Amino acid sequence: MQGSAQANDQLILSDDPYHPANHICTLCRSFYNLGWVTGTGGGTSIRKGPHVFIAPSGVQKELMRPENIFVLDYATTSYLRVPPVLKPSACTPLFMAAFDMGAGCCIHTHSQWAVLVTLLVERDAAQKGDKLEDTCFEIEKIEQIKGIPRGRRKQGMLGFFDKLRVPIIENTAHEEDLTSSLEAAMDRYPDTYAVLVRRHGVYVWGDDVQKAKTQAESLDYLFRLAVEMRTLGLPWTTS
Ligand SMILES: CSCCC(=O)C(=O)COP(=O)(O)O
Ligand SMILES: [Zn+2]
Repeated sequence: MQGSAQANDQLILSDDPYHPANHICTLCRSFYNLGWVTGTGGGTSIRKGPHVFIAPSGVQKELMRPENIFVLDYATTSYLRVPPVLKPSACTPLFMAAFDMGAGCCIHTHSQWAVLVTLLVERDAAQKGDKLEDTCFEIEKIEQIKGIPRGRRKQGMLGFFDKLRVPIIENTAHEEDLTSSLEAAMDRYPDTYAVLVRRHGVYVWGDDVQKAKTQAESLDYLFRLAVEMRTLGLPWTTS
């Protein structure tokens, strides 16, 4: 992908590898290698101070360059930098919902483990005759649960004996139409840092980039483990 000269380039040009415009590109390259953002799906957004940094829509996320990054003024939601030709990610309103919860970074993956977990929960609900609304992925007594914070309103991380719950919302034809159900899930589960999207993937956010990444990695580990536990006939919870 070629970069091009653009007004407000000072917002995205930096030698600092942790500048959000550089960091989004590095993260997306490593997420591509995890199978999280292949085929242009998924992405990452960072909020730093007054600015929100957003990737373009429909591009190969592992090939992005800092010049391709959009910059939004968080307070007014107006674009301060718009790379020519490109459109901002369709995930933008969902990332903004996470920033409204106080997040500093939001990661959206199309991980197959996340998708499979939503399918297993869907089948469990059908077998029990339960409605799909308000379904959650639940798991307990796995060490990696300690990689997830107790909640926005609470101190510290979940413990080994705590049950991790990740709400699941139904997919829509267009990514941006997920926003209201994502916000409703955030209201219903005020301590969650992630929402699964059935047959689609997961949104994970954190107070900063490092925390969002740790949480996304811990959750993906748990989703994969859960799928493999199911194939071995092992239960995710005991209660
Ligand atoms: C094959 S990807 C379909 C769109 C999607 O689910 C996604 O996460 C990517 O959206 P973007 O607009 O950032 O390309
Ligand atoms: Zn998506």
